[in-house]
Amino acid sequence: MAQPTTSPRQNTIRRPAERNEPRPRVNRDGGSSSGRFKTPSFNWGAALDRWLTDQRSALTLGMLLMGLALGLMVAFISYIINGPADQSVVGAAFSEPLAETGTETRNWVGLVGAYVAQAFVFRWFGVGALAIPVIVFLSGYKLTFGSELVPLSRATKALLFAAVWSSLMLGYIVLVTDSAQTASVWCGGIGYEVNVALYSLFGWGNLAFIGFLLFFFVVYFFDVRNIRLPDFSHSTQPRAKIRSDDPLQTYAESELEPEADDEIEPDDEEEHQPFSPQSQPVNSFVSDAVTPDEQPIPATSLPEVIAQTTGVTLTIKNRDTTINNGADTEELSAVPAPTFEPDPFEEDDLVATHGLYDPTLDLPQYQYPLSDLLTDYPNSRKAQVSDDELTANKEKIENTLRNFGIEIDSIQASIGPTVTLYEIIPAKGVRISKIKSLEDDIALSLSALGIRIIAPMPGMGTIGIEVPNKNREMVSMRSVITSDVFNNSKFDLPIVLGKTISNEIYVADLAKMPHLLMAGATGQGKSVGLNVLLTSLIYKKHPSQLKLVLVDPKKVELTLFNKLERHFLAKLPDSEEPIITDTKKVVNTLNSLCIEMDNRYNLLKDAGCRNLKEYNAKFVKRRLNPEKGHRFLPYIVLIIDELADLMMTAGKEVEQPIARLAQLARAIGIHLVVATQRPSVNVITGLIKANFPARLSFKVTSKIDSRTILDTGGAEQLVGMGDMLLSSNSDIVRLQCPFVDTNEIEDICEFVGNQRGYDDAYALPEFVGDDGGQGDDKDVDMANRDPMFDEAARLIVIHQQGSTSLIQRKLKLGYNRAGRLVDQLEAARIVGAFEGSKARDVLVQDLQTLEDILKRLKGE
Ligand SMILES: Nc1ncnc2c1ncn2[C@@H]1O[C@H](COP(=O)(O)OP(=O)(O)OP(=O)(O)O)[C@@H](O)[C@H]1O
Repeated sequence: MAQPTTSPRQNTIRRPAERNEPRPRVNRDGGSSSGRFKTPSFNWGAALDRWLTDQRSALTLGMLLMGLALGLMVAFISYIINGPADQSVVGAAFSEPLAETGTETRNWVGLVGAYVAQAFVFRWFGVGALAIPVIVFLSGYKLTFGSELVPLSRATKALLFAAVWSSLMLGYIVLVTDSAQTASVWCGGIGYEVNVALYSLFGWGNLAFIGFLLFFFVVYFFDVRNIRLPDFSHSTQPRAKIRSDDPLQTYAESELEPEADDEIEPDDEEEHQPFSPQSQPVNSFVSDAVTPDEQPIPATSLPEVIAQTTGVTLTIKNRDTTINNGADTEELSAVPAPTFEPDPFEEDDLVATHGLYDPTLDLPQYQYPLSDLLTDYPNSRKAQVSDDELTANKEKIENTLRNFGIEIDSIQASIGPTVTLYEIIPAKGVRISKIKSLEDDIALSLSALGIRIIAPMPGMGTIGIEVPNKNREMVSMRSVITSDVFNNSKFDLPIVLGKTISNEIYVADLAKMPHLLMAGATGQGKSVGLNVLLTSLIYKKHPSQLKLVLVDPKKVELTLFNKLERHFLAKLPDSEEPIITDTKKVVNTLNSLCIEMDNRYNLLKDAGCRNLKEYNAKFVKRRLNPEKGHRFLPYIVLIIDELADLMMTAGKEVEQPIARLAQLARAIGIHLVVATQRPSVNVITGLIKANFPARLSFKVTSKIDSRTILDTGGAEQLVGMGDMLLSSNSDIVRLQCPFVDTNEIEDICEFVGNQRGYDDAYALPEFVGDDGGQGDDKDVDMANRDPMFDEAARLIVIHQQGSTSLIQRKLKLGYNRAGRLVDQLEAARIVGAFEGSKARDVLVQDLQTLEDILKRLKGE
């Protein structure tokens, strides 16, 4: 729902102190890093975070831990073998000279090894202590290589349990066999002492206790919920058998071999697949056999999927929830989802074994940018409107209206960051249409720049007059990024657009907008607005969840974001630069996004999902098989800074893919933000406009421009510097855009860019444009060959020269016709593909072969 632009009606002037000022959230534990606040004292946690984020420190620490693990393992094994001999040496370590005791120790890692091993092995866990170096090694591996050999947290839990449990079990055996003198090194102090204590209480019952402990662990660790007894009934229904030792066992096999019982065993081997960035954890999913993909999926065609998704967005539009502030709204649809229920045992088994799929593990150490990268403008929150100013404006409004014969009942002011809204209730009998018709005269009489009259206020029966404040408040990016509204927002793509007239922080969901058109004359805050939008997304999203395609024909506005290449940016496979500035590349990129869209629709169709959210949720629950091409789909946000340039140089070539994406891409997580300085009808064409329901306008130069972008006047009355109007679902809200400086953007990009990223930018699908040759084949209609085709072919073969100009000259044809003929010759494989300035290869060597080809073509 759009933000209220009014406050409760009273004939009063509200002071800033009464306003609902948002308070910054102080979050010291870093649960959401975007909410962290700089404290005056040195922040050790943040310093450590930063140190660890530095790839060099992670690598050093990782190698150190792996070395340490190796040392510990050698020391422990050596202690288990030579332990008794070393016990007295360790005991004497601090009473005798170190040099002497050191030479006497038998441990392979010397006195230190003996000392540490004595603690871990002899005093605590016995042989179970061997689990400790394994944990240390796995942690070191993760830090060094940025991926997990096995899921670290689960492995740590299992290994710690194994250490304690084996100590208890062996302790029991040592106790009952009375072999403490010789074998206590096996169980360690913990296992032995606990058993001694429990034995006095339970006697043989100890074993039951230890057994129960194991049962308890297995139930919780593997999420076992029931124990199935063998089914002795003569059911003909075969059951799937999933075995840990044969992960590739197929459904088909299990159907051929009906099993009487279900064996659901965790498959630990599957966990050994390293998880490399941008790769999918193929082995952590079941094979074709046990994937739900084998379940019958109701046939859903691509148009149906699109129709269903269109249903989703239409519902949102009508529900007036495109823009929302604070409350999260679910995407709902009246269209029933195709049913797709996999076998719950398989799903449970996979999730129990591997946990839910976590895309952020692509870059497990990624740190969200901290709020202290943003500048704190201490004065930015101060109220800027004095009592005198308020009273003077109020009187001026009353007098002006009276001059036009309009009496008013009450007037109420709400002070916003840039303008103050005076809300007027006209006296009985005054028709609002009269005020509306006098709009320009009233504005003139009030003689202030940037007055906007809203008559009537939507849904209110009052009239709003917005008067700019003499001293405006600057809304800093930091103040909005640290606000609760933004931090607690559960939106998919939250963007903080600024402050409303009633000083509320306005957060919208780009995913629900679902695309945004931005306009504004030069110097009115468009670039800052785009930076604000990008900053919001970067503060809230992990690189695995969001990819940005940045198009910057002006070549200077978005260059700072270059540093995010290996984290957030997406580009065509063959392009060097992640930020697209060249028009030809823009066309290719837009078409590539259309291919990505089609690919994503196919994946959704295959998975039986209606939109990206459902699809990713299913993937996270490991119900989609990566071996069948399924992958976690990040949101893609395409930003075009300056559409006018592109429309002038490429026209339809950019208009069509933009319109296509805008029409269809919302459901598959591709969202467009298109900005322009020139909101004229030849830039913002009807086709583009119709597909961008959410539009944002900074100050424009004329009422016509305002109408082009917002369908109504008003944007020409704005006061600049980030003062803007947001139109969505025919609601118009005036907002003050936050300010973020290029230095701040630079710091944020540096902070993110210095962290370990993917190997390369996110690769968009390849698109072969007109000059690539392949695209031309499609357009060549061989059934309608040029009447001169045969002649041209003979000419080419006789001269063994594949050139258009040869055909032009010899056959006396125009360039276009000769070009078409060459295209047809290429399609018939008589000449080769276009190779720039070189003549094309002639693929047919003699006339006889050519005549055969011509005959064949005629026979078709
Ligand atoms: N939200 C804001 N708060 C305060 N000042 C702002 C804000 N937005 C912009 N400004 C001021 O306006 C100047 C111009 O802004 P910006 O560069 O975003 O304009 P622009 O519309 O992108 O211009 P162009 O199209 O020529 O690039 C900024 O340098 C800044 O001083």
